[in-house]
Amino acid sequence: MNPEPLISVRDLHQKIGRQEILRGFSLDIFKGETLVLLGKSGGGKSVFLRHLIGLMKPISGQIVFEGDDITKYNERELEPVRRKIGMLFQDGALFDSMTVYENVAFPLRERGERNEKVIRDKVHDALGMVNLHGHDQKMPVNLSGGMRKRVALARAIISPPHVILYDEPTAGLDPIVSDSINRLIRRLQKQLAVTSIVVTHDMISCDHIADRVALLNEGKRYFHGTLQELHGTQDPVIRNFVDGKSTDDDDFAPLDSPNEDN
Ligand SMILES: Nc1ncnc2c1ncn2[C@@H]1O[C@H](COP(=O)(O)OP(=O)(O)OP(=O)(O)O)[C@@H](O)[C@H]1O
Repeated sequence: MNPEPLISVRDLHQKIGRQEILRGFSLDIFKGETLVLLGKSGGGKSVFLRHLIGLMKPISGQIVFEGDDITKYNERELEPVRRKIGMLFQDGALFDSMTVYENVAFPLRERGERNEKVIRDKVHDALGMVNLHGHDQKMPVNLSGGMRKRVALARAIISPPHVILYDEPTAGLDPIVSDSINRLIRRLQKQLAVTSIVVTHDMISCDHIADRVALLNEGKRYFHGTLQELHGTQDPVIRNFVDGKSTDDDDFAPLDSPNEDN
């Protein structure tokens, strides 16, 4: 018998303007697993992540997190939920005017921690976990793309989260740096016993880190299974995605931001 899911997404619907982004998306995520979420560019994966931290409310549907439907929560009720979730944004979202140390310490100070020794020890531990000892006084502008991601990750785990959300953690990184980020995702899963949800287009990364994979297609869960099941299927939609093939529809898909004024 399956254990209770840590997060249960039930029949989520969302629209932006007239565009239906999620059309009854459902997904169970279990404690301690790394779930990789695949899907076409512009398909709604980042929008879905924003629902998980309460930055967007669905039109209908539920997100049950540790037994409670968080879609009904107000900002105050969401605060303790957000503390349990570390988010690695696509661009890292570091504060460029702050040192690495201050970036990583930021969530602690935000939550009212004033004891400098506690802050120093936690920042030290978090930077150690992402192999960034000795870089704490650098400014983000002086870091490589991979290092920026690792700083953002240190900030996301400064108070050990129950869940880490990764939005395209290897995008824009070379294969070697991507590999180090993949290893880090795996290592954190083990060290922190954390549940991870990773949005990516990177199939190498997916094969490296996934315990389970879901494919979001046309607003719905098209596939949910193990890597073995993903690679074993002959379903053409999944195969095109896994093998990186475009379809005629993709060639003629409307551009994201058509310049209608011209
Ligand atoms: N704030 C917003 N305002 C208007 N449209 C938005 C907004 N955020 C997302 N969208 C639209 O919602 C759709 C889904 O976007 P989303 O970023 O979730 O896709 P994605 O699957 O994460 O894509 P990618 O893999 O390219 O990052 C897109 O068509 C996007 O243009």
